[in-house]
Amino acid sequence: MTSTREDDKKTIPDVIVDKTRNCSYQRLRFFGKGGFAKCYEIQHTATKEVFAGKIVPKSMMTKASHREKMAQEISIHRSLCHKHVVGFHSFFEDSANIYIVLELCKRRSLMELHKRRNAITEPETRYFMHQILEGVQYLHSRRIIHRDLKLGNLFLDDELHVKIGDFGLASRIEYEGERKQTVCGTPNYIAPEILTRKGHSLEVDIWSLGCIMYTLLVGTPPFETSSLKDTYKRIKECEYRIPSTLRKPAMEMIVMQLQEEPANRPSVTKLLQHQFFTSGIMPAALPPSCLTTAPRTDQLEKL
Ligand SMILES: CC[C@@H]1C(=O)N(C)c2cncnc2N1C1CCCC1
Repeated sequence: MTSTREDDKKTIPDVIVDKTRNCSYQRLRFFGKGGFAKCYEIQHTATKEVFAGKIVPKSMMTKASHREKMAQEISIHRSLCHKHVVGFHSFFEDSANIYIVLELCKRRSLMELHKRRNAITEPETRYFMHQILEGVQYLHSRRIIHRDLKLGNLFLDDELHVKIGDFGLASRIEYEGERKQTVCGTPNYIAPEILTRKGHSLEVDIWSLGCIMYTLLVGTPPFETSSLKDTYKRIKECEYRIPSTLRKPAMEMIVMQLQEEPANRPSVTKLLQHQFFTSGIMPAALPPSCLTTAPRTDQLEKL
């Protein structure tokens, strides 16, 4: 069902033309907004292949800082190629918009799964965390900090494979030992060293991974409060609680990732070797039913 959004009819055409590559796309389903962008399913006219189109009106790119951030996102994302990173197909512009053509993730993201399921099972968490860690291992091996790892940026394709996306806050480490001073934007699972401006690096992604693993297993984020100020206070004090219902390997792995001191957090490679992944069932695949209902215990054995 294509959107009947009148305002889009003016600025975003039904047929999007990429003049440089001499090809066009049919604008299909509206997916939603992502920052300045309006996101649509788009279909390549010649090959019929479908993609996710991120469309940013140039009228939104008024400040040089916005253009530079967009250029940085494109520069980093287009340099990546990994099974657990959202595929970057192409980007182009016309008089009205900038278009980014990305891999289509039909099952949306872990955010939608979390909203539907709340806490998921340990085997499901092993399945998702292992893929997320492999994707982050690839980013870190290329000296890239994602800086905004969160459920909404962990997309799912038709086979429920995880694809890390949205490099809007990502940054490259230019030299060995570099500590970044600022982030332009507000990461969701923000690490304490960013809040206290102590300088930060790859370890901020490990902190976010700890928040993601906690949220998947417990059903709520570790530092959530009713106000952002209080949440930031608890992050800076590293104040969180792990329910005793969690089994030991999962609890230990979360505690390792949520170390206040960045140097005390393990690398992604270390996390991939953690006993959590061998202390129970690691499903080779998950059925689409996992998006809506918990697998029954006896079914778990089969997972
Ligand atoms: C196109 C933006 C974003 C995205 O980055 N990908 C890869 C994606 C891929 N497939 C579906 N949706 C995607 N999204 C959604 C659209 C609305 C909010 C985030």
